[in-house]
Amino acid sequence: MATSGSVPITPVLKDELDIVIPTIRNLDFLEMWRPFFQPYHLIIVQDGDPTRTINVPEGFDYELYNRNDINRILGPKASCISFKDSACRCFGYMVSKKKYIYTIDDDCFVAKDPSGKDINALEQHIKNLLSPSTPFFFNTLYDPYREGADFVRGYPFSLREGAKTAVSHGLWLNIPDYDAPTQMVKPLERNTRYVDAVMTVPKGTLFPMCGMNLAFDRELIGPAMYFGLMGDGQPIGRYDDMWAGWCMKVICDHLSLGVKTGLPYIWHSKASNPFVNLKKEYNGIFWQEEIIPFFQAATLSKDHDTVQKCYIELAKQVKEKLGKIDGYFVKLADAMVTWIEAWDELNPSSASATTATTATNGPAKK
Ligand SMILES: O=c1ccn([C@@H]2O[C@H](COP(=O)(O)OP(=O)(O)O[C@H]3O[C@@H](CO)[C@H](O)[C@H]3O)[C@@H](O)[C@H]2O)c(=O)[nH]1
Ligand SMILES: [Mn+2]
Repeated sequence: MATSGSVPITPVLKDELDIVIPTIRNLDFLEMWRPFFQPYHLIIVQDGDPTRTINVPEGFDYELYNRNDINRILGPKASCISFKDSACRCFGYMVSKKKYIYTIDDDCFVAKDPSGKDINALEQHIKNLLSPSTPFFFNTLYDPYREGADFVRGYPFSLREGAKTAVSHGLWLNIPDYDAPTQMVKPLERNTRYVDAVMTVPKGTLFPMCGMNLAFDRELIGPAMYFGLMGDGQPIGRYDDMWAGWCMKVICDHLSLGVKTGLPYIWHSKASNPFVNLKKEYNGIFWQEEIIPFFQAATLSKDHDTVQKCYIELAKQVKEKLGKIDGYFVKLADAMVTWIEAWDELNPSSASATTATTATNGPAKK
């Protein structure tokens, strides 16, 4: 435990944040994260064969769920949780009772910044989440709330309080999160570029959300963080985080919440097999050319002031508009509704919350 002089420093949000890890491998990577993660509670979602024993390194406080646990807890609603895809991680978001979530893959390690110092990714995500976002007007000096930065000349003072931050999207050194075709063309490419910046993704702009190094405010946006129907028995895989990111961003824009991307970096160590990945991603590569225009055009009713209401409305639109592409989207739309039902069953207080999760400030709604 870190101390300042003789007084131990309590890690920030120690009792308000869960770390969610999906795994089909092992948890040896936690040894490297121990200095940063040990004070926090872990929620481990074991994918694949539930009879396998996953060893959790000594000294970590955790709960572990395998497929049998998911089926036991959710009953028939377990059908909305993917099997044999990292999408299973969203079960961890649902069972958590904390305000914040950090999710990280089991092949992600502590990276070093240009000075050679170990990066405490969790600490940076917490800073990102606890400071406002600027979705309504772009600040060219990046994060204005960062030490040593500010709003630049011409930035409207009426917008300088910013919006609540719902999501903090971190990046990766070494193996970049490329799709299979890009991985196949550039098998040896490594990301060595450390960009020292955090930016808000502007309102009205979508982005490809990667689940590898991601944190969010579960109370602000948790019900929108459904990672979809992927993997076993599904015609698509490895679009789990992308789907969640597109749904989440449309809802954040509607509720005037902010999404940041940039720091922190982690060191991504394993390149998954591009040929296996191509099979999983194949439909997604074609479908996304129609999915993205759908999300770009999606509008939500003005009176929909909670994430659940927005998400159910989005599910209806997915069924109507994307169901024409492939029957999969009809199934996915139904699973989106099942997810919200399961979420509200496990989180009754959030279900009854009728107050809007709108920002405290930002431009008046049109
Ligand atoms: O069937 C599975 C496969 C994997 N996992 C766990 O999920 C994460 C990510 O797995 P992996 O590192 O093999 O995949 P990447 O290609 O590096 O990851 C990118 O694709 C996204 C997956 O959709 C992921 O978020 C991106 O970073 C690991 O923890 C595996 O153990 C699983 O649970 N089930
Ligand atoms: Mn990986």
